[in-house]
Amino acid sequence: MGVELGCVADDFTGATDLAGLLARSGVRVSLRMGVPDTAPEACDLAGIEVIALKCRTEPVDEAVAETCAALDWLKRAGARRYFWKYCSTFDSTADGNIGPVAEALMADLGASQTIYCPAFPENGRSIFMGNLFVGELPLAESPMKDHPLTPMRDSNLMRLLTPQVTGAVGLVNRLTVARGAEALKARLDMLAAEGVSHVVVDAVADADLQVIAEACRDMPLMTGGSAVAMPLPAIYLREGLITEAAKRAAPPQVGPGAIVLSGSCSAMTRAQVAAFLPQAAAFKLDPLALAADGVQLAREWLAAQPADTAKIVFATAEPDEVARVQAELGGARAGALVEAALAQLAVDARDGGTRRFVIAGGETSGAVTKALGVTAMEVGEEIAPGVPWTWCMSGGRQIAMTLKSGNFGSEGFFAEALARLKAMT
Ligand SMILES: Nc1ncnc2c1ncn2[C@@H]1O[C@H](COP(=O)(O)OP(=O)(O)O)[C@@H](O)[C@H]1O
Ligand SMILES: O=C(O)[C@@H](O)C(=O)COP(=O)(O)O
Repeated sequence: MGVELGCVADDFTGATDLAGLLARSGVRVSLRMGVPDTAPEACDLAGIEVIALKCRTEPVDEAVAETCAALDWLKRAGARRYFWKYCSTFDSTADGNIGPVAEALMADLGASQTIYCPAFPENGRSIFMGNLFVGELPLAESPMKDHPLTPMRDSNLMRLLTPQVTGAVGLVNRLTVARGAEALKARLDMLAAEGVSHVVVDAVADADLQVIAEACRDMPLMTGGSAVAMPLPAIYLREGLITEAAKRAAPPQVGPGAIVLSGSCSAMTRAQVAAFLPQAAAFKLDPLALAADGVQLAREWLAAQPADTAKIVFATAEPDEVARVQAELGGARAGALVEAALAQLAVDARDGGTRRFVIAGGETSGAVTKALGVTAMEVGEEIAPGVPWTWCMSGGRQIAMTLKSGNFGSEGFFAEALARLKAMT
């Protein structure tokens, strides 16, 4: 029936989050890591295609080039409309890729207006009067203010977006959204007539996202977190645009060994690492030691662990520790050292027989998944909202992997993820 929705995600945890939420509808969702080498004509296409990129913290021109290449692939696949997925905490660097990428995609698609809606009520992200909240805290007062690569120091989405785009930025607030899809559409049309092409849309609950999806479903491009895309498949199903049901892939039979690799320093990941330490053999990576001596010590530690035990390697650290490291190495170098080390350890673990991987952190997940040479993932059961198990091939081996966004999951996530997988296989 063709590709109804083509999605591009700016990081890998974001892509599994989006694919997992879209797959809740029961339609077939295909998740590809990076722009595929294979032409779309030669691929088995699904009604919903998701391409994962690692471009959240790249320089703007590289992020734009990569997302446009992904768009080009999706256009050749015949996608009828598109979705640009970024973080529910609107993570962007000072230079900011969210707006420039949206503008480039709009130009390519001839779209005169798009919406921005990172709300994800199930995970506590809501938008009111254009301000993003994490739980009860404004974004800039939440732990996201201390993110190692994308510290968020403003909660107002219009103020964050305005310097990132050339077009005018506006808002449709919750009072309008609460009046339903027709009222929202009318307000978007009014803003379009005033020349406003970038519209932040408030949403505090799933019902708001339903209204937004109904009102904006015919836009050539929508942008946001995963949750605003979640109602779209049901709309397509209702209208007969997609009929193909997903054949949920059975979890692979994989060996018992498991590894958690954590490069996220979010408050939730810090709690999750602390909760898992008593249950696994553990190695803490120190970025300063990595800069001085490389990853060899960690590799030797890993090689000495029996393949069939649970282990964790983490660089996860408190904000003051991260700040100390960054003062010495710079944020980008510290991040790159940790990512490269965790990527190498993932490959070592796989080569040593480990087949179950739990990765914490978006950038971290991108680095690990790329190093493992994973090009596509089957989306399995969600462990927590936005965090599914996935099944994929790496170096000719079948592995199970879950990519956990820094902020997602509850404290017991790592043990819970492994227990769920064990119960499935
Ligand atoms: N101890 C540390 N010091 C400095 N940077 C770190 C440290 N530990 C991890 N990092 C880096 O912080 C970044 C965390 O980003 P990411 O993996 O996307 O996590 P999240 O999902 O929480 O955003 C990564 O680039 C990682 O390499
Ligand atoms: O929307 C979200 O919050 C996630 O899907 C996401 O993008 C995760 O990014 P990280 O927090 O960097 O893992």
